[in-house]
Amino acid sequence: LVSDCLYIMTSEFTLAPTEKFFEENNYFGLQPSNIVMFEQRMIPAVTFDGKVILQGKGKIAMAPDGNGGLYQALLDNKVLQDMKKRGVEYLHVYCVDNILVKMADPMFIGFCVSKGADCGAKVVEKAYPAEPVGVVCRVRGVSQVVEYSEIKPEMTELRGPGEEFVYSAGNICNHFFTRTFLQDVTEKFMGQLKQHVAIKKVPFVDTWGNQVKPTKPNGIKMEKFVFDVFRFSRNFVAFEVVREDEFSPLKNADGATKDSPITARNSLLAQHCRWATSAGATLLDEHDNPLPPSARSDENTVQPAGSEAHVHTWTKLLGLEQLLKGRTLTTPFILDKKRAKELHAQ
Ligand SMILES: CC(=O)N[C@H]1[C@@H](OP(=O)(O)O)O[C@H](CO)[C@@H](O)[C@@H]1O
Repeated sequence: LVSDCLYIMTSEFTLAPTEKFFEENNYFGLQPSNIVMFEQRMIPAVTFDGKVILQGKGKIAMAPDGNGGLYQALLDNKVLQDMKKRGVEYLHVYCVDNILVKMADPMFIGFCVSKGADCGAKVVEKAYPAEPVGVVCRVRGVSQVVEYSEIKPEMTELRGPGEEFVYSAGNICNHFFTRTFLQDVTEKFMGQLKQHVAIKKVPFVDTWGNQVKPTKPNGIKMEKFVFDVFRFSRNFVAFEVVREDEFSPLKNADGATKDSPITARNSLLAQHCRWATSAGATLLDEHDNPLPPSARSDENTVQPAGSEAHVHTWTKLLGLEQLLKGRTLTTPFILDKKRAKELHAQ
């Protein structure tokens, strides 16, 4: 049973803008009553010697408690009760900064359910040793993620007999949980979730009351990590996916060479071109010339094994073949509901 229920955890800063964005976009076609937004907690930021930081006169600098604040927020907002009432048993939890995320991906959920897992993670092969992704691995037999900020650099460099990375399973912050596992976490394991240290620049007021924007890190934000519950799982599974189809993170502003709004848009566009081509369409540029292969693929990437089959499966799932097979389309081509109706009628 697939439910189109969307639970969105925001911070104090992002709740109102997120609500507004959904309202303005007509809830993207979902029932507003099926979208539940709730806030995570905020905790004080502290100096390196543990003192609270004043952000303004009489105002303590606060920061969200990390994506692992999810579990406390589920409790605070009675979200698990809501899920139970709606009959939601399986969850796909993901971080919002990956444009290629496949929400409630039936293949991932199906894989986890068929393995009887209570907890799972999608991974991609790490691209280079210092890539800022956590690695899914076992530490003394226990499945977990070791975060990029906490792994020793020499461990990231380790290679196996075929020159492959030993710690190669990059976490893309796409997790599967059963509702009962989350129930267990909130009832039994919350107290065991570690605090991690993030060293950050925290704006403050100095002793003379001047507002200071530090240029180098001056404080510590304590964060919990969403994947820290993996170690409580009784049956954890990892599901490797093709990076090009599933992971294009947005971490930097435009102008950066990677993981920016531009690279995210290009990744999505390239994916849609691959889907259309696989559905049997011929794509033309604005001068009616065939679209060059580079437009259909992220720069410098070799098509990894399994990619074609994956693209084909999604093309089928989305019903693109019926709409696009044998058609010649001039790009940019926007396939919305109205266009789909027209194509169906032709
Ligand atoms: C605590 C947490 O979830 N960290 C995640 C998360 O990192 P951030 O740099 O915090 O966005 O997203 C990465 C993938 O984009 C993943 O590799 C990493 O493990």
